[in-house]
Amino acid sequence: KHQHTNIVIVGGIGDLAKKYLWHSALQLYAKSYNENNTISFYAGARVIEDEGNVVLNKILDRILCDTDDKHCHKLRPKFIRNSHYVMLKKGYHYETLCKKLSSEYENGLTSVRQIFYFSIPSSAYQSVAEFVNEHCRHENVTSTEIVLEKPFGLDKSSAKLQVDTINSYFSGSEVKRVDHYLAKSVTKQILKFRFSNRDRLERLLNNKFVDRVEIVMKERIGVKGRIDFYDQTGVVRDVMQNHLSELLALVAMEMPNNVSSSSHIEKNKLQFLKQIRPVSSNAILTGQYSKYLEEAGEEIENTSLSYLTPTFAASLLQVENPRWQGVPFVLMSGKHMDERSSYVRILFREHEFCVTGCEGSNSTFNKYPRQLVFQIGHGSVPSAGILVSRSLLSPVWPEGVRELPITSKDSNIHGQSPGDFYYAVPVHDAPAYVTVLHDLYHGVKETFVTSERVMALWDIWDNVISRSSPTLPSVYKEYEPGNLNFTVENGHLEFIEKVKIINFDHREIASHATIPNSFRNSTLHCLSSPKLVSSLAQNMLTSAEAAVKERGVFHIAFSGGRTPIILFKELVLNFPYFPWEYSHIWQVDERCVPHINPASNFHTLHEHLIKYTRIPYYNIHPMQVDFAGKLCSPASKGDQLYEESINYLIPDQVIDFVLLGVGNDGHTASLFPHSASLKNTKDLVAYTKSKSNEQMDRMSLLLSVINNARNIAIVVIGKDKHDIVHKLSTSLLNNSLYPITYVSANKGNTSWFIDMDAWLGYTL
Ligand SMILES: O=C1O[C@H](COP(=O)(O)O)[C@@H](O)[C@H](O)[C@H]1O
Repeated sequence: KHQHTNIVIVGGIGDLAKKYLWHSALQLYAKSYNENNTISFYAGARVIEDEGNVVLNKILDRILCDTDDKHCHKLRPKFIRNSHYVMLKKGYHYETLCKKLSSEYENGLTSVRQIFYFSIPSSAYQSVAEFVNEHCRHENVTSTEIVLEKPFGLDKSSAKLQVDTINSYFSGSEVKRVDHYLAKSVTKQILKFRFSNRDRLERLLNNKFVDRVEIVMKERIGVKGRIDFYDQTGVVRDVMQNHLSELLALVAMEMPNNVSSSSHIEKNKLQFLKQIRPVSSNAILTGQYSKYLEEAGEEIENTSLSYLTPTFAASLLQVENPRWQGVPFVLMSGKHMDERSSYVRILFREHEFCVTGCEGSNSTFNKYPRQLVFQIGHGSVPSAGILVSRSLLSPVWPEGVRELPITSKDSNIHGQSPGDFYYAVPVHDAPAYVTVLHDLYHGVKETFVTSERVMALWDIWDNVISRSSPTLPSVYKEYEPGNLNFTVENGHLEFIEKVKIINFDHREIASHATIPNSFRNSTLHCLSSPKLVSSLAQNMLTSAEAAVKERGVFHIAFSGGRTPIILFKELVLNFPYFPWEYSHIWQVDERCVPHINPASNFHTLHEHLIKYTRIPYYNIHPMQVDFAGKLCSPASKGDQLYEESINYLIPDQVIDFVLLGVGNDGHTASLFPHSASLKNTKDLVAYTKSKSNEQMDRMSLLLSVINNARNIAIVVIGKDKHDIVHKLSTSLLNNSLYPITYVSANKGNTSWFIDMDAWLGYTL
């Protein structure tokens, strides 16, 4: 039966696509296209067709076949004819494309498979997943898959949100998460090598014989040009939580019964990852190359996060199982290092004692270290491969590799002379992304990361990437980071040299100096919390006086929670002439509890503000959530009554001042992530729920009235809010993961009041 596959690269004219994906697409076409298996490619992006076509044609012009690959040369023109640009911005663009794709083949004669490769920022995953799910699941499409690139979240909680969001549209088998290190040709040989040598090697791979394992990725390049992205990740999130930890699992997990079965591999990997102890803060060292801050200053407006971004990290991982207990696994990665090299190096203990014949050149004694190295990329060997100390064992090479003599210019490879090693390289050394596309098309599952694995990997690292207790990176000199040498003792890592840490005072001054005036396209006030609260109170007074002067009345809606309490105190103590007698107090939201309950927002408002002010009681508008003990019962229509009061007293529905907060999960008012109320444009007030699948437990103003306000002030205070501030700094408008992204005054002013702790993630 004929199978046709449509591969849609969303973000198909962006960086990753330009650098790797189109080249890999051509290789895939050359290897896998035939009359019964046809493929078309689409580059989707937000620019109009004319512009997109020009860029795509330039990209396609530049991608070439290997000189001696005749078959590829022959198919290249056809590949280009089958690659198209398409504008993908709104839901209807997906609808049009997918209608066309599904109607091209007659039902029954051809099975139509579609793959959407998300080569876009992860903040856009949700909306694109929603469009694909809604518009692209046509009857005669036999399978729909989506492909995601990292970051798979920035920490455990954001990863969980990403996984849950994607799972709400696609099943596990429809989602492929790329870790290109799993597609490297030597990585692919790790389990095969262990299997071919299982009789001799497996009995050595344990705490009796292994001294330590080093998993290293050193790079010459820095991150100039992409500091904006790198400030959000740093080296731990960028490569250690994923690439290096995956390599660790491959070398140290229990051998699967069947090394070709992806389900066996996955089972053992997961089991192993769960046995790794979470990295503790004394088991990690971080560094930053000396030009980083200068580069950051040139590229981005707000460098307050840049001070904390590690471009180097070394960490100690410990495995809690009888096989590996006590063996140090040292993971290390850095930018602007002395060399480009990535490898897994297993060093064995000196456990043999020589009595006679120890000195001859053929003697295997005294040839230390004994080691097994999987050289994943570069380094001083001619090409990536497997190195085995001759004194360790004479290896049985698996089918996919061939033995070679080492012809290295270096006289020292991993501390030994080249002649001390057996050396073999993969027969097919395809670039990682060529393998990614190949494995995607041919359904090779183990190249991709399951959602369970994403979460298990975060369990190891979540602890040490928190910005709320940051470790200050040490400064190192580019290309000669000698001052980063460290010791590993009793579970601790320590630099040998006492290295210079970024100067704290300097940081304080610089971070003040670099705070921008705007946040999410609105005014930003960023000060220490007492000053911030005082400036917010002043801002409220100014708008109250203007309202009273112009209209004789001031309507203000307060949100609940703990944050407003310090504002209430400020108003009571330092603003005695606030025009309360002309003010109406409304609630932004309320919990479904009686007003006498301390959890009630009205209770807080009353106890900390109302009882100290001379406000006429008929100007106070508590949300009615309690009708004779029935809390938020839909029959009582408390939401509609509140809406009627607003309409009666504010006919144009324009509240003068709406004070909002932001929860750690991005909620605002009582509008929680993914709430259906975010899309309710017809009502002003509604019952809502704080947890999906549970009962209505809140009442809330809706966006229709919030965004209609004359002034909206969003207050964020405390270092525990730093993570959400950080996420919001890059999140797009109307991202239902973070309801606050829906807030923006239609005609009025929106201002953010963020205190320094929340901005920086630590207290100065
Ligand atoms: O995933 C990443 O990997 C690259 C290095 O990849 P390699 O295949 O050249 O070893 C790294 O530069 C980048 O920061 C990171 O996101």
